[in-house]
Amino acid sequence: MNCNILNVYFIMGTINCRKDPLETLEEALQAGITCFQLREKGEGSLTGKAYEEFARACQKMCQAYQVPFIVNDDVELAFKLNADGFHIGQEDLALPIFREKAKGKIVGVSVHNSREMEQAILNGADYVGIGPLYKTQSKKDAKPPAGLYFLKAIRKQSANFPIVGIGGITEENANAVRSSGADGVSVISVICHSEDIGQTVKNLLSKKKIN
Ligand SMILES: C=C1C=NC(C(F)(F)F)=NC1=N
Ligand SMILES: [Mg+2]
Repeated sequence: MNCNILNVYFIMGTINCRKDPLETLEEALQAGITCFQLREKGEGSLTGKAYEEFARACQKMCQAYQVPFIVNDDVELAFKLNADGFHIGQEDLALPIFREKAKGKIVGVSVHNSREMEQAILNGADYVGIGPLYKTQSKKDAKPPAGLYFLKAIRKQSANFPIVGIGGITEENANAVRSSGADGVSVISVICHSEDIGQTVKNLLSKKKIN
């Protein structure tokens, strides 16, 4: 997996959006997000057929922009839609079962400590999400902010493994996240609540020329 896809990794569910979610996604794709994760979770989220239809609509849009379409938690749906990949947390189904079946899919895992990091790499994850780095408004059961310390420690432990930071990341702190060792930043609110999504994504994209 090319770690450049982690540069600006937009994560969204219908409840995160203030306007039409597909309009938000389209603007973000036009502005150049490098990866998208559908995270349909929390009070008032879509379920059943409506959820699947919405997922298909997001997937179609990502395909038009050749941006990877990742499904959070719902591995079954990821396979049903033949999504580009899925993202699971420690509490989700054990990855080893899927490693075989997940051939060719991008598999992401949330990690919060070095033991979970080692386990994720052993189980064959393609990237890990580290956070919450700062106070997040998007995840109700988030752990306390880990700050950049943990990100730096994990980067020391795994020099070249694809890592994306998550949790309260904004245009102001995105570069600090990168210089602490992340290959990219994943964001929900800063894009979903932006008055000018195009400008926000541009401000989030890595300034470094990607060689
Ligand atoms: C809880 C999460 C943690 N990290 C990530 C990602 F940024 F994709 F790695 N996604 C999640 N849904
Ligand atoms: Mg999860």
